Amino acid sequence: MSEAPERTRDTGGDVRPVAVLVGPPGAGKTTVGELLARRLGVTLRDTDADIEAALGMTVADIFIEKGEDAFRAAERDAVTAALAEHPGVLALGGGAVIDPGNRAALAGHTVVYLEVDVSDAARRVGLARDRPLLIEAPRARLAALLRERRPLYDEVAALMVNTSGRTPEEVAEDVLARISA
Ligand SMILES: Nc1ncnc2c1ncn2[C@@H]1O[C@H](COP(=O)(O)OP(=O)(O)O)[C@@H](O)[C@H]1O
Ligand SMILES: O=C(O)C1=C[C@@H](OP(=O)(O)O)[C@@H](O)[C@H](O)C1
Ligand SMILES: [Mg+2]
Repeated sequence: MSEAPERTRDTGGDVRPVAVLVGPPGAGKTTVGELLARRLGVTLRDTDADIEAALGMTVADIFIEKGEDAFRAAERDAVTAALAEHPGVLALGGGAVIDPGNRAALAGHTVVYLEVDVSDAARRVGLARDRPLLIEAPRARLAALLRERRPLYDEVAALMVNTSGRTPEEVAEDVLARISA
């Protein structure tokens, strides 16, 4: 008998992501997600891109024109849909874990928390203007985000991978080894 297609292997027919990446802005979810997906021969889905496609606006413009609550509502829909539909690697936005419903929906998934320290996160996000929460006092905001959200990332994570001082390639290799173990 031929092997079952990859998307249904070990899941009783359910479609579920092979890995879901969570962590603060600058942890490298999008970058590592792309590398990991390539190594696994699957695609990356990123909820920020899904939200931008759904609303036809950039994340920054959604925050400015519609407000954070509207962004979080769209994010809830994007997380729910992606968890149910996407068989590859899924990268969430850093704030997706704030919503209790999203945290509950992540139960049972292979959720990987990409950890990063404040210095590395600040260096990585730099002066980019595409993260509306980090436009003012980015280092202080990042420090607060990391402190406030760490328990939430811990709550949903099945695995933790440190990214500080490591290249995206090294992180992707580590994630691959850990999810394959
Ligand atoms: N391990 C890493 N080392 C150095 N730079 C990184 C690393 N991971 C990501 N970056 C860089 O940091 C920035 C933010 O990465 P990104 O993948 O968008 O993070 P996230 O999606 O977690 O916010 C990008 O410019 C990316 O190239
Ligand atoms: O941490 C947050 O609240 C956010 C993180 C961003 O995604 P990344 O974590 O991929 O930068 C994006 O969803 C939005 O700017 C809000
Ligand atoms: Mg991202």
